[in-house]
Amino acid sequence: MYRILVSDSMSADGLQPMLAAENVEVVQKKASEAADELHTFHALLVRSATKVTDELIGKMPSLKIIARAGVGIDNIDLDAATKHGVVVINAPDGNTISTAEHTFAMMTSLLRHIPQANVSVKSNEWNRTAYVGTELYGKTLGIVGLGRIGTEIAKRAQAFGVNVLVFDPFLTRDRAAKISVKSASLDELLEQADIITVHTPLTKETRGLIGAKSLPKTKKGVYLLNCARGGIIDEEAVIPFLENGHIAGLALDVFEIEPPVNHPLLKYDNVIATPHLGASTKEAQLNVAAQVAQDVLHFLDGKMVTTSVNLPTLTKEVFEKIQPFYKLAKKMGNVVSQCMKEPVNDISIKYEGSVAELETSFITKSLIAGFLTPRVASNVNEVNAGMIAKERGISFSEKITSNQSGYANCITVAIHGDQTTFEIKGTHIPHYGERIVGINSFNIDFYPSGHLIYIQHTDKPGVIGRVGRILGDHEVNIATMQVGRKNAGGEAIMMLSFDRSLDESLLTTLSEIDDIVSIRAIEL
Ligand SMILES: NC(=O)C1=CN([C@@H]2O[C@H](COP(=O)(O)OP(=O)(O)OC[C@H]3O[C@@H](n4cnc5c(N)ncnc54)[C@H](O)[C@@H]3O)[C@@H](O)[C@H]2O)C=CC1
Ligand SMILES: O=C(O)C(=O)COP(=O)(O)O
Repeated sequence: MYRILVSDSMSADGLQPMLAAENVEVVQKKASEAADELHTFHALLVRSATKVTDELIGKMPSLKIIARAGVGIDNIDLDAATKHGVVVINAPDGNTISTAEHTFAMMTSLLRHIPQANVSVKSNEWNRTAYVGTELYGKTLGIVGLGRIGTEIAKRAQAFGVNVLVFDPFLTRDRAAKISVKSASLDELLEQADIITVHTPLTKETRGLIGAKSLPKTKKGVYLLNCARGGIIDEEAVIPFLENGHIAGLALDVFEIEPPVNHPLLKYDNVIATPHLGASTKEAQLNVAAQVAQDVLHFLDGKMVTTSVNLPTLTKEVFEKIQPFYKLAKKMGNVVSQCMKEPVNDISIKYEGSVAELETSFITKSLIAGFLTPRVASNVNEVNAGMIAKERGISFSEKITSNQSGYANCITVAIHGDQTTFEIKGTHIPHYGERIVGINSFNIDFYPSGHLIYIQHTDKPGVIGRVGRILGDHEVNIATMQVGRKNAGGEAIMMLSFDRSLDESLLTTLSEIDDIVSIRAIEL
């Protein structure tokens, strides 16, 4: 008999298969109210309200699976779950339409002052002049993040006669063309959009993306919406722009801290808010509950789950053999993703030597997971990497070749983007570790770990010295430095590692050195 704790409110119809299943007992109550029986549960189902902390997981020694009936797993300590050997699954697309529709409802409400007018009429007022609105038709909507939800919003906006401009650094030209949207830089979007809506995950790149630096670039009278995650629009930075009338209206479904108690933004008439309702429809809740209920039952029955965010699907023995290579491959993917800031269409992987005899499909998925991790909202791992790459129009292939590299094992990856192709070569040397031994036909040899910078430059006297001097002047200690070149005086590269990450301003200073072509920070 398996015991399942459903800790947040979920659709009873969606949970029906689970409620009806034999060998399963479902308890519906808050985890905080089930203290004395936590140790008895094998599965935990949550939405965003229950905080699944290391401490909670620690109190649930029988737990095998945590299911998030929704997309964002910010409320689940994924590392803790993985550490405890607990599989985490989610329902990534069941609430897409609902969230897109809610965003649209917020957009029309914002432009037509519907929430304010509703309150006014209910207060026995009939003030038609105070609530003159703005049409959507003919306006430019800037969508930041064209994933599942962003795409659905673009489609709806087009039906309203709205021009759609998209900023998503990971959007390929093919995909943009398929959805008939215009791809733009962030600055172009800020300058041209009448309305800006954000649909990215909350990451270190997206936190405060719409904030003190970007707001002055927006049009006077801009409307802003955040139905993704609190913090993508900087809650403090918008205040002066609301005060001086630069922002005509702001709609928030999410907050940095939820619920937002006595939040300063709530006092503005032109700020409208909902209590994280994006996914709160009967349909979305049915979808997500049914999806996780089915998956949990499958999993408890010993079958594969389709949407795991942390589950490797190999036997322990096979997993141990491929472990060094999957770790290397994940880092290789991650290095390229950070070096190559452009949309990517295809990833081709070549295996040589001893690695070619292993389960390369898993290593390939690791590499793709490493590549996608800096670019997508959901957690990507070996289980879901292929599916997510496909969704994003990225094809991938692997090839086993005879040993041409001279290394006992070698993984070579060519990543084809809209503008360039990036090639990287890695090997694993027993008792020595993972090494990157080639980048774009340059021979190099470095350990892919920690805080790195990758510099492309011209092989001229003094370039390396100037880099060293600037770093020294800023009291930055170079831990390791590798250089590679093809011909004397030609193209060259440097890979430097540090004990801490470098700030943006220092990277800009370095990039201004003559003969430096490009510079990329890599965090592993
Ligand atoms: N309000 C609510 O109730 C709900 C909120 N959400 C949230 O909505 C957001 C979007 O969800 P999905 O569309 O399902 O995710 P998704 O993973 O399908 O799309 C995210 C998109 O953001 C893009 N992106 C990543 N970093 C970026 C950056 N620095 N700049 C611009 N674009 C970037 C990615 O390329 C991707 O296309 C997530 O934060 C999710 O948690 C999701 C469902 C309900
Ligand atoms: O799915 C998501 O990411 C959401 O934000 C929805 O959250 P909820 O399930 O409504 O608590």
